[in-house]
Amino acid sequence: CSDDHLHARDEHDHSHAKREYPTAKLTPPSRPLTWSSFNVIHTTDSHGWLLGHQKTSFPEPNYSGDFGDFASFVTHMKQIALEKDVDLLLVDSGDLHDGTGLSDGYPPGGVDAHESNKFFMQLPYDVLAIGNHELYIYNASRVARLYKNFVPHFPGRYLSSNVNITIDGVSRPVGSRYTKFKTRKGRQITSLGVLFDFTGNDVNTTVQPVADMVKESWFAEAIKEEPDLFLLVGHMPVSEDNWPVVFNAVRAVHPTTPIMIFGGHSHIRDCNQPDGRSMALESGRYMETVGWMSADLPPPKTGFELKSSPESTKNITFTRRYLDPNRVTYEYHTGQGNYSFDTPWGRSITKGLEQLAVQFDLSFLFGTAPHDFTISQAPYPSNNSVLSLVADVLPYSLTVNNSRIGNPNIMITNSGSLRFDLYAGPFDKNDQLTVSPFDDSFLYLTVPFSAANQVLPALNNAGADERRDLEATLWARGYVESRYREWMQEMARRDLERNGPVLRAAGNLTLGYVTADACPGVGDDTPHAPLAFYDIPDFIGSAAPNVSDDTVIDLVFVDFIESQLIGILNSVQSDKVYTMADVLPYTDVLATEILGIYAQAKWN
Ligand SMILES: Nc1ccn([C@@H]2O[C@H](COP(=O)(O)O)[C@@H](O)[C@H]2O)c(=O)n1
Repeated sequence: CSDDHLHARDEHDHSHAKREYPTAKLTPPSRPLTWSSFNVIHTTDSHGWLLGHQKTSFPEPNYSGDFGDFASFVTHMKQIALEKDVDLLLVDSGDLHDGTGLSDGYPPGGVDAHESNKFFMQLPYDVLAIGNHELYIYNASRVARLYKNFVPHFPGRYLSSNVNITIDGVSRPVGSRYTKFKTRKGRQITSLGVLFDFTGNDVNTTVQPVADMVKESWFAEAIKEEPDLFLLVGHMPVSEDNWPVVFNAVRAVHPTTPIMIFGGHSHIRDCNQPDGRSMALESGRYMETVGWMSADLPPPKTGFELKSSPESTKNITFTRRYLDPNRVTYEYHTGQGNYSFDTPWGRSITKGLEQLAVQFDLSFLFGTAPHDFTISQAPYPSNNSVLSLVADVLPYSLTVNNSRIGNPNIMITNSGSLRFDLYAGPFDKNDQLTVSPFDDSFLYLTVPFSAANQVLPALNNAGADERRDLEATLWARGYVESRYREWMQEMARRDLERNGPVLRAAGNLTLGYVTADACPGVGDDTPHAPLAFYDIPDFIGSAAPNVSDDTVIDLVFVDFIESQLIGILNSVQSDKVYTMADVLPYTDVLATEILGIYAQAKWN
């Protein structure tokens, strides 16, 4: 991209009002996309990251494109598809909530992601699937709002094959169970929208296990007629989950019909090919990845084809690519320059997002972070670990104006509640919500120190069987961080094996994702060197007080882990069987507020 030098903006400009240009010189993509007769752009797990990643430390600038830039990209790509006379679809695999100030920074009385979803509604999505974050318990009205406002905007195309909502006492699909439609080129598509076996959903919603869903009569009816393509979209990882159940159910009826799967949830870049006429793609998280899949599909069926012509059984050529969403990527693949790239529509989306940031006061400054605190790029415990920071933050922020301040305590939270790194420099309301977006509350039990002190190690080191049970429970509630961490760990390990640091210096590569998946060729659109990786525990806690074993202390914990914690507490001692009835609220301060309270006191 010859005008890279244009892609610099004032790094000291802190407001959320100006972010048209990436913050640093970005590496352009390595090669053009492969267009085929059928092409799809895929987003997933966007979690409110619609203003792009705005920090200057790499890899953040790789993901600096905002949703307005993405809208302009989609417009240009649609035009290219027209010129090439091929199909191009846009699909999303869910999780629009929980992640940034745009989704979670709403004023009192608001509903999570209600405003940010309006920008999503402006994109021409062909199919969208529901995610687990659309269904969490703690904000019951969010799914009802989605049902009322968001779903009708995509008539028939918002899919929730196995997810129902109860409205006026009647249980019905949140969106549609499936959809059938024709593409511009006349291809007949049958599409499903599947959620993994999630159990952490609101009482007024139901999630049917995937294995039961494929036995439903509506499912048999939906897949009976052979389309040109089964487009299976869903919030479910493409590896190690239940896609094979859906795939096999379709294959049992249609042994050779092309199938595309677009998954999500584990936040990784991943791809596999279940057979020679299918491909499954997962496109990362937080608008750090835009996925691309193309397939050399035959022309639409006319009805006069021979049942088993060579054309209908031979392997299909698929390609996939993981794009870094930034303007350099977008301009490269659309053949646009920095001055021709923006469309009026894209600009208006960017402007609307900036106005929302102002309306939500997302630049409200709590303090200045002295250095970067990361989730897994620094060892835990260490000065640069955001987990260590939170272990210090909890006893400060939860005891401000709290009459229990005098009681000794241990405070525990799940590391998965920390969703993003905390970067050096201005720490504002948006940063607070990117790091800790869940409005979880804190509870406590009074417990003898000898027992309370065993809970954190027991949560982290439960024996193999207990651990398996715990992980199964956590997975069903949406816990997926271990999958992402394993992926990052593997990336760093491969890099070390290949003498990465030396190669990195020689190749002048910027930091970013380096994907190895099970599909042919290289998936990453832009080459990078991987980030350093250190493993972290699933649970973290504040320093134990210096008291005798029989001192009764406050065992404080985040409500999201209530049942696991009580189970573990009952396993480490036998003097008392603790139940939820023993649990009391500890403070009004929510998990979304702890970092701001600390920063205002310590980083000003
Ligand atoms: N109230 C909540 C809800 C979720 N979490 C954490 O998020 C994880 C699930 O998020 P995905 O994007 O991976 O679906 C879950 O495992 C928890 O770690 C939370 O802390 N509080």
